[in-house]
Amino acid sequence: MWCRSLACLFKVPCQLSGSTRHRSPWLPCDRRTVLTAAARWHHTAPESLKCAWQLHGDHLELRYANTLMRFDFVWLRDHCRSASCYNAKTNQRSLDTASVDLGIKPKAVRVDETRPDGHVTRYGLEWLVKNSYEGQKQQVMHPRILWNAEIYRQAQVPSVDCRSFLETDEGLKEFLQNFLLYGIAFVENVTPTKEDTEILAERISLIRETIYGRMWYFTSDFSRGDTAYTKLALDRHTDTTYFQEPCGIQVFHCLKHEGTGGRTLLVDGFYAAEQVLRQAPDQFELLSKVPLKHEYVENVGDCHNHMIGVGPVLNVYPWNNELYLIRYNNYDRAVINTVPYDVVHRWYAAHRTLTTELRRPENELWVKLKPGKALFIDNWRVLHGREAFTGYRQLCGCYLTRDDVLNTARLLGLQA
Ligand SMILES: C[N+](C)(C)CCCC[C@H](N)C(=O)O
Ligand SMILES: O=C(O)CCC(=O)C(=O)O
Ligand SMILES: [Fe+2]
Repeated sequence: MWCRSLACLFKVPCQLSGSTRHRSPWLPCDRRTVLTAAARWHHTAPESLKCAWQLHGDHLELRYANTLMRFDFVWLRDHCRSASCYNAKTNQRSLDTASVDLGIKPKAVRVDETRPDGHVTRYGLEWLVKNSYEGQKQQVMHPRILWNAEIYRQAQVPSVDCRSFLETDEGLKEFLQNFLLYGIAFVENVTPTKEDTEILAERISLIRETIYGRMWYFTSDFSRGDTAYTKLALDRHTDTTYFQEPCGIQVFHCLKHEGTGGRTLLVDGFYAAEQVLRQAPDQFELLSKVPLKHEYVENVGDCHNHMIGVGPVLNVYPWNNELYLIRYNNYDRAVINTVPYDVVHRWYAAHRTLTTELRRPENELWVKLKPGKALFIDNWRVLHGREAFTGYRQLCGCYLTRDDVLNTARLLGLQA
């Protein structure tokens, strides 16, 4: 197999973080074309491999694998993967980027065809496509299946058995794959105790300790100054919107319920947001741009807390507009004082459009949590709510750090 790479020769010798100076070496190759800076397309032979490049005054244009990419010269220098610039053992940059002349230009550019021999290549063409802005724009960071109740039911996503989840990589991987795709996943046959729920949580992540404790356990005793600690219904929302970084995952395990009602409501926030994007892209944009505060003010018993988190309702990656976080909690939304009046009015209209989508009955998934069945919710995507209830109801759970859930998933080979 032939592996092609792009080599740039920079005039300026590269300055290492130490004091050694070196000139970027050319890669060994037999068929090569060295070109000095000229703004015309250069094609590699044979034509079928479809690689062409053009050196402009301030960037390099490269066409490869049906992608037209533009590279800044400092970027190219900064991403040099030679042994002196990049430590392949630690996957860390050794080059001191601040030592690169911002006016740097390659003296020459060429495409090499070399056999992969374990030698570090300069910029593999595949690497460039994957890591270029243009290449990233075409990809999603997090593959997902957006759902309404019908789509979710049709998919017949299985719950994973507790033993398989705890004791096998396959069980864990299946669970995480479901979780990443749908933003919710269930584990069944769990012993209904707080301790057993904790063991589940620790299998996939680190428990995120918050003002509610590490593992929490609650009934409708109003031991805390929040509606969650009552028997009242709770409309769909995400939790901890008043943290600068809302908790990534919420785990719920109902340990007991002697009474009626109390079903859990789940709504895919990204599905609803997607409908807003289709109907009214300007409203989607407003929801992703206008910063808002959410606030938690508590003064009940010995609990005194005042939390404030700032951020838009919809959070998207700017390069591909992909949603990664929805912050939606009308109970905890603070006074709006971050937006002028005319924008506020348009924001309310956009918020209404999103709320209408979130409230469509066909988007609502209702489940009754039972002892033994633990539910994991992606709190950055799926909203939860609860029906009012009667009787004694005990719910335990915790929050998890998102980075660590994704870490576990990636280590199992999943794209997360
Ligand atoms: C889950 N647990 C009962 C511990 C906390 C509930 C937090 C409630 C808060 N209004 C929020 O939505 O963030
Ligand atoms: O009681 C419930 O089912 C959930 C309440 C709630 O929204 C929460 O604890 O975050
Ligand atoms: Fe909640």
